Amino acid sequence: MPVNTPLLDRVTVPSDLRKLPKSDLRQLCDELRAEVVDAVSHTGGHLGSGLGVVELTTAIHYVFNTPKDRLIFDVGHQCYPHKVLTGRRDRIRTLRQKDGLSGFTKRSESEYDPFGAAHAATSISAAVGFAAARDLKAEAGDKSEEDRRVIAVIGDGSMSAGMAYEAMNNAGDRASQLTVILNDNDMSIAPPVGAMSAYLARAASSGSYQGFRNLAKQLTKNLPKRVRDLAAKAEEYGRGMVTGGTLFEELGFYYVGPIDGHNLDHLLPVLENVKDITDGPVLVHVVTQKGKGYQMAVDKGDKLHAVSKFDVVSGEEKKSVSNAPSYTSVFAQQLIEEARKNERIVGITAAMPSGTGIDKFMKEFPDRTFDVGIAEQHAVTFAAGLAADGMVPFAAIYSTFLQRAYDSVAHDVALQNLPVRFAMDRAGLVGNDGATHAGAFDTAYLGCLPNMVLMACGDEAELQAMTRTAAEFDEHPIAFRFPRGEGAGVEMYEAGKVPLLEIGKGRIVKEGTSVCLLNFGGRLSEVLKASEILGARGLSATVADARFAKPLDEDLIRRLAKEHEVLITIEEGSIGGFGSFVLHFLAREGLLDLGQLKVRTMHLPDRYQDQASPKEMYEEAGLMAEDVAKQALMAFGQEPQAADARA
Ligand SMILES: Cc1ncc(C[n+]2csc(CCOP(=O)(O)OP(=O)(O)O)c2C)c(N)n1
Ligand SMILES: CC(=O)[C@@H](O)[C@H](O)COP(=O)(O)O
Ligand SMILES: [Mg+2]
Repeated sequence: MPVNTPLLDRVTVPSDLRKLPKSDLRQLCDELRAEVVDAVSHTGGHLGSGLGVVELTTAIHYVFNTPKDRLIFDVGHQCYPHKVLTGRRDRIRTLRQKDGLSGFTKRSESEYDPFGAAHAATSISAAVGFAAARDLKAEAGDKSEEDRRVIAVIGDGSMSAGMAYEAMNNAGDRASQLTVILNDNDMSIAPPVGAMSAYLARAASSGSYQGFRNLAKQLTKNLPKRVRDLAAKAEEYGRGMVTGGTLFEELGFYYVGPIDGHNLDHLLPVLENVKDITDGPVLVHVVTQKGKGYQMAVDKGDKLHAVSKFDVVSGEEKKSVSNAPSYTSVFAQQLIEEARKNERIVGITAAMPSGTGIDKFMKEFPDRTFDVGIAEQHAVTFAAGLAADGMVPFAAIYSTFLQRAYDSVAHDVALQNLPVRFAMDRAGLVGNDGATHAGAFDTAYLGCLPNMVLMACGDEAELQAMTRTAAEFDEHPIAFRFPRGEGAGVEMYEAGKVPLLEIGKGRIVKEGTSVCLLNFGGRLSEVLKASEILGARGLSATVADARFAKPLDEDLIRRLAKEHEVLITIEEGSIGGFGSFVLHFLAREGLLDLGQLKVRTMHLPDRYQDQASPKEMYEEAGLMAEDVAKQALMAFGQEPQAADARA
């Protein structure tokens, strides 16, 4: 049902917005909120966070001169209202779809997106960079930008990430304009955790927030005159502001807040006043409600952080149904089985309890579960400490987010050979979250580390076995990767009958003679289909599942190389991964010298792939059954035929 938005229809870009009288902005926000709900009901995506910043986004674009003023969102999942107001309303129903709008801010998409996002806690660092660029250019005589303002919008959950403090520590030391808006909705994906969350909750709920009297007194001593004048005016708003932000003030910020992030009568004067503070950074603490204005979101535990397409009236999501269990649920269940046998097993998540399945583990083992917030570096070195003292830590971190902790993995875990277990969900292409969330690089970035053991499961039964193997393996750090979404629909092992894998040993899934398809990870079902296509063309294909990228099963690969004319490696990972390791081995063994073996490596393309469905992305990557079959046929000098494409 089309949304009736007479005011919003008059706004294409923020300069249109700024022509409206302030008295129209309340209605504008109501229309904007309705548009976001309707759009996401068609596309799916991140709903709750965007609904929580409708007023804030509108006020920022109304007060600041975007795009000249640089507005940088943290994570960027809350940017849908921003995209509607910045010339992208006509495409908002292509959000997260193939060839559509990204679900996050993206430089190449709009001049109103000066910095891309998706991984948390980058906004303040980037904002400090923009502010320093402005200042340096002005000092060098280019005054054209010296009145440009820089604004970062960061959530309370993202404020649990260490990088935010690195940035504030630096910002607080600079006499330069920078406005950091802390969007405090008292939610991460799950309820927020940690001391920082408690601190913000105290500031937002302290008595003086409800009262008001002490604003003038509290602000007088801390803020420039301009904001003090605000204090005098704020009386009429009847809503408290308190300088509860001692932490931020100690870091060199002026602190204003907390203020009601849905009340334009508060937001507008505060932003109008702080925007001209140029002798140091300002942190404006706004309190909002995640999911605001859509009751189904407000009522839901996760505030509809991420939704599938849904019916606006009923709120019912239209989720695809699958008979196979999700890889996440298989991992979680097996970890629980292992933890029942071994009380030293602990589960660790970095603010992703539901996404990693650790929430299920937490239900049975609350005392052995740690949600450390959006703090992957800490999560990994924390796990290293646990392992160093005899515990069995499972750090369940998405492949893409583990990138944030790479030095912790290399320096604290691998170099010290500590038996941390890394359960890397979302390995490979993830679909609608696009390039920022692709779990493309972990095989490369882990496989190069001495001491590291690295596995990838070909199906959900293999994931059961890898989880058990990781639980019982203490000699080295061990990582196993598995795809986002449902398994291949294979038969699972019964509880208690899950096999232990022999470290460094792969398996033959299907015997053949001419060509060997050597799989590592989640492409196995496609590789098996490819072997059928080749069979129909008279080519007998062996399908081998490597299971381990490190250590490689050298005996198996040596045999495969000697018994086949063509060897093709297939992986859901970047260049520099499994295929590279196999090539290194073959070269070192002299198995390429004879000139009898043709080798092809199939991996993700060496570029970033924009969002689409997982299938569309793998088709674009050339990692479907037809692609594998084509590689084999061409290696034999045969041309693929239309008949080779599966129905
Ligand atoms: C480095 C990193 N780890 C984990 C995530 C997954 N993630 C996306 S949004 C989010 C919660 C963010 O909370 P907050 O900043 O408060 O934003 P809100 O959703 O409340 O608006 C998390 C953990 C991420 N994007 N980046
Ligand atoms: C915005 C963000 O980073 C997370 O919400 C992420 O999109 C979750 O990914 P999954 O949907 O794969 O759990
Ligand atoms: Mg939040």
